[in-house]
Amino acid sequence: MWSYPCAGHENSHNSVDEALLLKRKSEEVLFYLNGRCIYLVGMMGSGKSTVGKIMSEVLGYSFFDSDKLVEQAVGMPSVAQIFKVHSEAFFRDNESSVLRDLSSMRRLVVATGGGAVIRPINWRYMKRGLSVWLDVPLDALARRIAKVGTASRPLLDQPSGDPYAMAFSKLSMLAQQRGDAYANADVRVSLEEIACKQGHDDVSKLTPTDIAIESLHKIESFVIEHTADSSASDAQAESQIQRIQTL
Ligand SMILES: Nc1ncnc2c1ncn2[C@@H]1O[C@H](COP(=O)(O)OP(=O)(O)OP(=O)(O)O)[C@@H](O)[C@H]1O
Ligand SMILES: O=C(O)C1=C[C@@H](O)[C@@H](O)[C@H](O)C1
Ligand SMILES: [Mg+2]
Repeated sequence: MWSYPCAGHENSHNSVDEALLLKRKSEEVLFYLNGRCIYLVGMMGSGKSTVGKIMSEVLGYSFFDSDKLVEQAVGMPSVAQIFKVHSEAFFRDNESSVLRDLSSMRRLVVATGGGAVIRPINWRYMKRGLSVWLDVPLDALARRIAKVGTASRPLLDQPSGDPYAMAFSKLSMLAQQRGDAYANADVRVSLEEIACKQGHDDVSKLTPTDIAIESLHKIESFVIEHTADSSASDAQAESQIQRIQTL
């Protein structure tokens, strides 16, 4: 069982109605967001779709799942089929087109595909809004994925073997290949940190609402810090994009 050395025990949400806390936080964040889109990035199973839907509802934003938009654009029922009939490269090209189209819109929460972070051009699109990395320990990801199966996730799909062990080993390989790509996000939401703050020894105790609240909190801090001088923050974003493009 995963555990994290942790000193703080806030249990901050225990006595407060989570839904109320979420609502309050979203009202504060809306003021600072000014219609900017939110892009959730993270490994497969990190909760982008689950947490993204909660955030969009509470912010009054529209929710889009970029994998679903690629399926619609290509006219196929699943990402798995697109990989099989075409190729991963074909899927990635369509994923970039979808992100480009979304980037001209406002008031969206977008759950991106787990691999969207690997193409620098996608960061140019996502940097038009705010990006949030849901950083979830690999063993928790593998547990979640083993529970629902890997059929819909072609990079993890295995015909045989223990589902947890297979998912864990494939996710570890992908995480290694992707290196720091997720860390290009404006904000990192670490489940280990939230668990630690709440006095839990396991990230599986965290609800999607806990994670949505922390995401909004981190977005608010980021926006407050970066809107003090908006011309400086535009320049900062541009230099970050240039750096990503040279990697
Ligand atoms: N906080 C959580 N605790 C436990 N299970 C969760 C949590 N968040 C999401 N899940 C479950 O984990 C699985 C993956 O979540 P979700 O589909 O939201 O991830 P994702 O990041 O969108 O994955 P993908 O990149 O493959 O689309 C789902 O079965 C979901 O119900
Ligand atoms: O991590 C990845 O590379 C992927 C994640 C999924 O969301 C899909 O976009 C696809 O299965 C590839
Ligand atoms: Mg998803």
